[in-house]
Amino acid sequence: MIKLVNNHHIYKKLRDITSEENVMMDEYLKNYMYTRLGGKADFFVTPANIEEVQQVVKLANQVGIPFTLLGNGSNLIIRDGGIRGIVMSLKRFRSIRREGNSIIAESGARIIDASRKALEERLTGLEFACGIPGTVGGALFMNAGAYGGEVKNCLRSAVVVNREGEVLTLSADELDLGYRTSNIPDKGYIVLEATFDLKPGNYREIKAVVDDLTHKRESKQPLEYPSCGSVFKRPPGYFAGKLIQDSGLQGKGVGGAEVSTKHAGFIVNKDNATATDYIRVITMVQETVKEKFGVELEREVKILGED
Ligand SMILES: Cc1cc2nc3c(=O)[nH]c(=O)nc-3n(C[C@H](O)[C@H](O)[C@H](O)COP(=O)(O)OP(=O)(O)OC[C@H]3O[C@@H](n4cnc5c(N)ncnc54)[C@H](O)[C@@H]3O)c2cc1C
Ligand SMILES: NC(=O)C1=CN([C@@H]2O[C@H](COP(=O)(O)OP(=O)(O)OC[C@H]3O[C@@H](n4cnc5c(N)ncnc54)[C@H](OP(=O)(O)O)[C@@H]3O)[C@@H](O)[C@H]2O)C=CC1
Ligand SMILES: C=C(O[C@H]1[C@H](O)[C@@H](CO)O[C@H](OP(=O)(O)OP(=O)(O)OC[C@H]2O[C@@H](n3ccc(=O)[nH]c3=O)[C@H](O)[C@@H]2O)[C@@H]1NC(C)=O)C(=O)O
Repeated sequence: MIKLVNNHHIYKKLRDITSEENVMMDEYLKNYMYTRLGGKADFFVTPANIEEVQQVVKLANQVGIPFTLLGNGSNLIIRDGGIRGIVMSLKRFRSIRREGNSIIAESGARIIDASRKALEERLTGLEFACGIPGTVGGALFMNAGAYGGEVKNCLRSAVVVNREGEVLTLSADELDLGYRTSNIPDKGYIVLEATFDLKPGNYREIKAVVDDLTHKRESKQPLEYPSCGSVFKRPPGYFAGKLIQDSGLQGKGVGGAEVSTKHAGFIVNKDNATATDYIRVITMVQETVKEKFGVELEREVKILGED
């Protein structure tokens, strides 16, 4: 698709919707991605309120240009050619509050911060999320989970904007959450807010769980480098990391990207990798594991954009 960067008509329309500092043209996305990978967006928009989100969706529909949503880029690889059309970040939607025994978090807030708020409020149920470096929106999209917990177990409802730009409140069941899946991509929902149903707990007990999970994660995962976490899902009956380690791939890489020597299920951006390097490593791992063990590794991470 041709670049829309010089389309001042769209730029002006976006600036009519939100203020000037919330609209950028030809903006490098790697700066917004936990992976530190990815090319430029034609338009990068950070709306300030729900009405602006609705208007951006309606504009993309009217002018017929693609629309893409970013969270914290911790499960997403954007190719080096970047993304055509409008890319939206909800990083201005960050509030987290308590209501009764629920934590209500806007979608651009970090799920780590929602977990921390639950601890401060002595509410139990979000401990599993204490080390997942994504936003609340990304966590719902992926049904993020760790150490036996997952979003599905504590989500009550979500406020979303649909493809037509309407605001809806959906129950957790309506999002059809499974192992690292939801129907959010199929339906094209933009998550604005999530309500997590928790239970009153004891501060020291909640803190002890958080400390234990943090220790486990720090000892196993290469948190010192940018990455997108587990690149592959657990294949039924196997662990991706073990298969990759047993294939002798740790430390192998392309350009600045390599299979982590600490956890083979992670590919780290060790030294200014390009998305092309990173994707080549993914393919090399899939081909090698298939050849050695006959197992197809299914990607957990999403890949978007153009070469
Ligand atoms: C060090 C590390 C550890 C990790 N550990 C875990 C773990 O233990 N468990 C786990 O499940 N994951 C883990 N991950 C992966 C990742 O953090 C999660 O998948 C997280 O939920 C992704 O959130 P994000 O905001 O970064 O989403 P992004 O990567 O930015 O986006 C992922 C998808 O969600 C969509 N999306 C983002 N926001 C919204 C929204 N508001 N509405 C609709 N769609 C949206 C995007 O369009 C994209 O398709 C880890 C990653 C890293 C780097
Ligand atoms: N990604 C990486 O390369 C790696 C990061 N780390 C460490 O992991 C931690 C997380 O890193 P990373 O996620 O990349 O970066 P940060 O979480 O520090 O910030 C990412 C973006 O999120 C926005 N932000 C800041 N505070 C909040 C908030 N409360 N809620 C929602 N959004 C917020 C900021 O936007 P704005 O600037 O507009 O406020 C910033 O651009 C950091 O301590 C980092 O040092 C470790 C290894 C690699
Ligand atoms: C990081 C993510 O989530 C993580 C989540 O943090 C952890 C903890 O619950 O469990 C999953 O990792 P995982 O399957 O690699 O779990 P781990 O406990 O680290 O490893 C599983 C098994 O593989 C072995 N293992 C792991 C890495 C390695 O290099 N070699 C190896 O042999 C471990 O010893 C263990 O016996 C999630 N990944 C998936 C795809 O389900 C993510 O989704 O991005």
